[in-house]
Amino acid sequence: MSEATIDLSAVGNLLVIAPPGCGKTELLARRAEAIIPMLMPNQRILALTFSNKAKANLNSRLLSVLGTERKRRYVSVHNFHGHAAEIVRSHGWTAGIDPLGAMPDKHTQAVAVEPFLEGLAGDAYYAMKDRIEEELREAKRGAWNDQEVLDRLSDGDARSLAVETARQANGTYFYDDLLRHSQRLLRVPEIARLYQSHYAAVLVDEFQDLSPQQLEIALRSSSKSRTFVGDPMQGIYSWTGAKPVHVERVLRLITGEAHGLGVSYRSSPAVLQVLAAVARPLGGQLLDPHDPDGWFEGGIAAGGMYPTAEAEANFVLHASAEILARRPNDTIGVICRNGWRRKQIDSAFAESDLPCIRWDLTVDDARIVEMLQDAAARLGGNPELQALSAEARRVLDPSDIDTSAELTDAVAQIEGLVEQSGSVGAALAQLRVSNDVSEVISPGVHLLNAHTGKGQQFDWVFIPGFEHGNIPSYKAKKAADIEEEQRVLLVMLSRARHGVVLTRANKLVSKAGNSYSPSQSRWAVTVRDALRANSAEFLAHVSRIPVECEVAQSEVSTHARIVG
Ligand SMILES: Nc1ncnc2c1ncn2[C@@H]1O[C@H](COP(=O)(O)OP(=O)(O)OP(=O)(O)O)[C@@H](O)[C@H]1O
Repeated sequence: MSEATIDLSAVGNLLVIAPPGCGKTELLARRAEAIIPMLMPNQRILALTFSNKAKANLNSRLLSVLGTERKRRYVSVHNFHGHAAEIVRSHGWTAGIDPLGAMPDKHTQAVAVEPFLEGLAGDAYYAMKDRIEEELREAKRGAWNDQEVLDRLSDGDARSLAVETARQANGTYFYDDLLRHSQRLLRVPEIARLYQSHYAAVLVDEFQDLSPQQLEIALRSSSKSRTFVGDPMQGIYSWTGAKPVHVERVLRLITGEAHGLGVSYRSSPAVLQVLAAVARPLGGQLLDPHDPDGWFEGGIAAGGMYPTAEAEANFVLHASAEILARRPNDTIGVICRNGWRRKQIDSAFAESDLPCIRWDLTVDDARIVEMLQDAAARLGGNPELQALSAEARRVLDPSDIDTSAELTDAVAQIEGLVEQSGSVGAALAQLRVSNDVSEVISPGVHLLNAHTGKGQQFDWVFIPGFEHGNIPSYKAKKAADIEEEQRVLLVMLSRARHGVVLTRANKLVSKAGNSYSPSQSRWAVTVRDALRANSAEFLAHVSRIPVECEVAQSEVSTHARIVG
């Protein structure tokens, strides 16, 4: 089915379930366009996302469909944390919640737990840390007040209860507190009515990542028109409380029927063959490419094996350089399942002069760097770090707690750079970022981990470390965890447009410094037939790509792609 067969202007609820690259995010932008003429004066559309990267992705689709003015006037895009923070800040007193309590960042809970792990080391330390985090999450996954949270924790480990008791005494919030408090507040009919009359519609991408609590927050924030799109086969957030089966069941009850989309607008035939091999055992099937003849040699899917992780990293670096030499505007994602398996890749790219962005370094984020550079300029160019941080936050929406957390991270990273460069001004000047902050993914190489790549796309994708222990992660023990790892692999592969390369190393060195030989990933056999090329054939394919080639821009696509 294509988007054209779905009536986007129909009043009411809409559920769309479709595989990667079929245009679900794009459909949300078109749904917004169809709803705007039905808005009453002062009404807006609320779009909810899970991270700043996803927010930037949806924002750019909305901008390309609606244009700047209609987007600004009619659509608010918030992350769940930001939406929850806004509800707590605006209405907290109604339920005895301090709206001025300290808002969390991604380190707040970990820092609060740390003192309670004293005396533990090695595996015992990590096991207890995981247990406390899990017990806190469980105790807060409903609309419970502070006393009820303490009661729920009283059956668990004494350390979990102690962490929560200290948090309540200090008046700080963790992310999960914002969610449960906003859930509680939205259960107050008068508060829910305020949001429902302001937001005539709600749009949610990646519904499979919702916890029941987030689902309730989305449903209570807007009552007349709710649009949810997603793909249960890309559900990779069960460890944060996502419940795709439950959420889909509730959504089907609300929406009546689910629509599907069955054509890939993203990936080449070669990439789609690999996706089909991984998706089939999960219940998926081969997707047709929208324009099968529009890809140079049909795209490419390759596999390679290297003696060491260093040799593997050198191949990825060399291949990226070859691609960018011919196609400087292409985007390349090097996606690792786990951060630890990216070490050699990071070092290889750090020493090269290829344009390269590390997604876990906030000082590589053009938007954050621009905010800091603007703040520095307002303060005369070379401020103290604390003043810089305060000035950047001064112009930030106080509910945008994810950006606030990114600013905290960036300032900490700049502190390290100041030691080398001598001053804050000099450190800011040396930051390498793309020229265009509106680009969600700038040309060049992007180094990232599997979960952060959700919903994004690159012309080329490299997946290093296709070994047991990494893919699947050594932490996955139960059958359900292994199945989730298979979905993680599907998510990584499906970020690719033209080409995808899976590589592995024969020898790795453990944290303790011992050399070992990892076995291949359990899915190496699954994809073997679909990976038609080896590394040499991959490089030969790249070398045949015409340097001066026509660039086709599909009507709605913002990315150029290679045409034959
Ligand atoms: N109807 C369409 N015509 C042409 N191109 C489209 C259409 N719909 C989507 N695209 C393009 O296809 C690509 C993938 O679309 P999109 O990201 O919306 O897919 P998705 O289903 O949300 O993928 P994922 O599940 O991975 O998040 C984008 O480049 C988008 O611009």
